[in-house]
Amino acid sequence: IVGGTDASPGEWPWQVSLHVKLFRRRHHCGGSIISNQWILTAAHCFMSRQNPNIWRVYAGILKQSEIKEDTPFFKVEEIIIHPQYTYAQTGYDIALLKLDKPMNFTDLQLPICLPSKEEANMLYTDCWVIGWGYRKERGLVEDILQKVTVPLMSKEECQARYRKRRIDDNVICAGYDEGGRDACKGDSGGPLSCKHEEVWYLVGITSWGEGCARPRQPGVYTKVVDYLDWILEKTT
Ligand SMILES: Cc1c(O)cccc1C(=O)Nc1cccc2ccc(C(=N)N)cc12
Repeated sequence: IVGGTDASPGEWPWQVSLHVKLFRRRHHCGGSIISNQWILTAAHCFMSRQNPNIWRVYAGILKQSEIKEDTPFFKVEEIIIHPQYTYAQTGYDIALLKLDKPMNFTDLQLPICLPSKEEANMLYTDCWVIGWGYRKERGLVEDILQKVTVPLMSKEECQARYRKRRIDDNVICAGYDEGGRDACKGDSGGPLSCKHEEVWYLVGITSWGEGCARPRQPGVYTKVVDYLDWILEKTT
C-alpha cells in the first residue's frame, strides 16, 4: 500500500495473508474470508504455483512478524481459478481457496459480506484497500498491515486513463488523479472494502495497475458483484 497508515488489531478481520512455504520472505498475496471455509483472492497469485500443498493461509494477524514456525495456519484443500482467467490486465482475476477445515470465527477472524446484485450500481463513498504489499514500486513486503482510502471511479474515466488497454467490464477502478495513494505489488488478492450503512462489503479484489500510485494511473480491482453467480456456484 502506498500512502497508507498502520491498521489496528481487529480493524480488518477478513484480511488473510497467503504464504508459500518455500521461500524465506513468504507473504505472496492477500485474500478475504467470505465464509468459514472459503477465501476469495486473485487468480494471478497462483500463476506457476497452483499446487495447493505449498500454500498456507494466516488469519487474524496484523504483523507479518507475528508469524513464527509454530503460528497456526490453514491448509488449502483446493484452489479454484476462474476458467476465463489468462492474466490480470484482461480480467477474470479471481480465485477461491477452499480451506482444509472450517475456521472458528473470532474477533480477529471474521468474514466480510459479498455485495448484493441489487446494489451492483451503488456508488460507494467509503472504500479502503489494505495489505502488506509494497509502499513504493521498488519496495518490500511490509510488516504492519497498511490501509488507505481510495475513491471509486467510473469505467469511462478509467478507460480514459488506460488508453492503451481495453478496461474489462468486470473491473472497478479506484485512485487519485494526483496519485500518491494506491495498492501495490503484494497487496494482490486483498479486499477493496466499502462501508455502507454500517456494513462492510467486499466490492473489489486488488488486481493490477500501471506502477503504483502514479498520477492518472488508478488501481484496477476485480468487480466482485459481477462474479456472484460463479462464487455461489463454486462454494455451495
Ligand atoms: C510490475 C510491478 C512491479 O514489478 C513492482 C511494483 C508494481 C508493479 C506494477 O506495475 N503493478 C502491479 C504489479 C503487481 C500487483 C499490483 C497490484 C496493484 C497495483 C496498483 N497500482 N493498484 C499494481 C500492481
